[in-house]
Amino acid sequence: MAVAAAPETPHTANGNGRPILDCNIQNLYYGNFHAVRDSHIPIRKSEITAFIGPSGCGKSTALRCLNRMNDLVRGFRFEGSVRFRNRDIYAPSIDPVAVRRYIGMVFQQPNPFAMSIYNNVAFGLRLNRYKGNIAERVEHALRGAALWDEVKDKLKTNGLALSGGQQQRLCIARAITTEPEVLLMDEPCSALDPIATRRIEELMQKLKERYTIAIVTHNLQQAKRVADKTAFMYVDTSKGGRTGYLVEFGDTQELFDSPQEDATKRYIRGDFS
Ligand SMILES: Nc1ncnc2c1ncn2[C@@H]1O[C@H](COP(=O)(O)OP(=O)(O)OP(=O)(O)O)[C@@H](O)[C@H]1O
Repeated sequence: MAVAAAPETPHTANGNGRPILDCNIQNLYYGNFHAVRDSHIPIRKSEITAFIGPSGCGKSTALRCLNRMNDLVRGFRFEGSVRFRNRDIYAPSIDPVAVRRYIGMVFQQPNPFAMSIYNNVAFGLRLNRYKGNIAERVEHALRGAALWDEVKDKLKTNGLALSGGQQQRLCIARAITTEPEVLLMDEPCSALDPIATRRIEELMQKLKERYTIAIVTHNLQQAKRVADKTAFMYVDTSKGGRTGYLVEFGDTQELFDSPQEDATKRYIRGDFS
C-alpha cells in the first residue's frame, strides 16, 4: 500500500521540521453545502493539537479529513491535500482503509463493540491478520490506555459492562493496538464526568510520547491543559452560507494569552459560543 512505503520510521523519526500530518483544506463540501474553506493546520509529531471554535465551524469535519473518514459521507467533496509520509492521502492511488491503519480515531461517545474486553482490543489485529502474539499486544494496548490493572482479571467480560470512562479507555486501547502514528480524538471526554475526563487527559499526555494526537474539544480549559498547539476555527456567514475556516493557529499558550485576531479574542473571552 502506497502510504506504508515511505521512508520515515514510525515513532523514532525526528519530530522537528516538517509536520507529520500537513492538513491543507482549500474547500470542503457536503453536497452543495460549502462546509470548510482555507484551513491550513500543520500537525507536528509527538504534539497534541487541539481544534476549538463554536458549534458548526467545522472542527469535526476538519479532524475527519485527516484520515479520510468523511469519504464515508455521501456528497463529500474535498479540494486540498493532507500530506502524510510525503504523500497526499487524497491521491487517487491511496487506499483510505490503509490510511486509517496509520491514523486512528476515537469518537465522542465511547463505542466498544458488544464483545469481550479482550476481543475489543484484539479486533484490529485480527482484521489486519496479525501473525504475532495477540495476547501480548492486547495487554500492551490495555497498559498503554491505563486500563490493564482495572480489567486484567475480567478480560472475558463484555466491554459494554465497563463504566463510561473505562469504555473510552477501552476504545483508546482498541485504537492503539495496531500502533497507529496519529490518534484523532473527536471530543473524547464530552460524555464523561470530570474525574474520568482528567484520567483521559493524563493518559493523553502519556500517549503523546508515542503517538501524535489531534483533538476536537469544546472545552477551552481542556485545550489549555492538554494541547501544545491550538487551531481556532470560526464560521463565515458573509456570503449567506455558514462556511467554517481557520482563524488562527499557534502555540496554545500564546493563542490564549495573546491572540492575534479579534474573533479569537472574543471567543476566548466568552463573547460568543
Ligand atoms: N455528514 C454531514 N452531512 C452534511 N453536512 C454535515 C455533515 N457533517 C457535518 N455537516 C455540516 O458541516 C458543518 C460543520 O460541522 P462539524 O460537525 O464539522 O462542526 P463542529 O465545529 O465540529 O460542530 P460541533 O462543535 O457542534 O460538533 C455544519 O454546518 C454541519 O451541519
